[in-house]
Amino acid sequence: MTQPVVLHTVAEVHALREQLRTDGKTLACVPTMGALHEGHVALVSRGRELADVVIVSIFVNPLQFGVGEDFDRYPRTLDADVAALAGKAEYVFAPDVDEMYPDRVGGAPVPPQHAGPVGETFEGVSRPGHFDGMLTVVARLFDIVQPDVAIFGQKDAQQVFLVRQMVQTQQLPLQLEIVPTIREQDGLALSSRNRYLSEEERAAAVALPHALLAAAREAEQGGAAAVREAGIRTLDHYPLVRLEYLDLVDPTTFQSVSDNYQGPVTVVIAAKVGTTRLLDTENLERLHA
Ligand SMILES: Nc1ncnc2c1ncn2[C@@H]1O[C@H](COP(=O)(O)OP(=O)(O)OP(=O)(O)O)[C@@H](O)[C@H]1O
Ligand SMILES: CC(C)(CO)[C@@H](O)C(=O)[O-]
Ligand code: BAL
Repeated sequence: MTQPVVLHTVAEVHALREQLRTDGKTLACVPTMGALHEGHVALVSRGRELADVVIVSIFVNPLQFGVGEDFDRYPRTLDADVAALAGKAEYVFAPDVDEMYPDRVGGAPVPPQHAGPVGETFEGVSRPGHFDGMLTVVARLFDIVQPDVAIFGQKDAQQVFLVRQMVQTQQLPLQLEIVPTIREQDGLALSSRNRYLSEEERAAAVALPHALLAAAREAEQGGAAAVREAGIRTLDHYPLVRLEYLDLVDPTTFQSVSDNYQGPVTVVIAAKVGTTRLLDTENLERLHA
């Protein structure tokens, strides 16, 4: 199977974009930080359905990591990633930091993006500035790649909300496509950070999908408070897992819902298993009052 062509510079991507326009071909972009797994592959496959050509970006974005986070140890496996995309994507864009942020080497500044109040909740509490950094790199990528469609995973629900908000408020000319979470057999969401887990921690990490399942079961009859409580109580069975948050948000605002809320909710959970922070999420069709 043909391996994707790896582009390293903005100029190479611009040349590709021009060529595709001339050829009348559409382009799907899948932004990633690499260390690819089947979750990423699902995004790429969706891109293949929606556009003529797929480009996967692989860039560990320093702006979205805080002090003391895992920027330095984040897995960088470019060769394996390119091999994994053989026959699935035509291009990989793997820039270095100076290419993405040329101001660091005397070039033009990249406009910073601001996530606003939602960026300071949930993930933003543990990771201040994370979403500003994430949006800044996503906007930069969109500007470079000019995709017709960009594909993201539902697992990072707050990221999806904020990217959608940015696309809408700035009227960016692209379609956003969100792909459901791909899971291991026992329910754990695939994540590049799962590889940090010891055997014992990996077994305990199933607490996250179990909590979401308990919340979903409770939602068949209970209201928001009971659903939240059912999810949180599940974690009592997993002493290795330290909950950061489990909450129910209104998908249209990403605000916590009140106890008498009725309607669709997104359940969001983040927990530390050992030193590894994991996220998960589930959409529930409606809550009862
Ligand atoms: N299990 C999954 N199913 C579907 N999409 C996923 C899954 N995991 C990640 N993605 C999506 O892949 C894209 C790139 O994510 P990223 O490279 O950060 O991978 P990750 O596995 O989420 O890594 P991390 O462990 O750092 O959170 C994001 O849009 C993310 O939501
Ligand atoms: C969208 C993204 C690639 C931006 O760095 C990252 O936040 C991720 O991998 O989800
Ligand atoms: N998958 C979200 C990117 C991050 O954790 O920085």
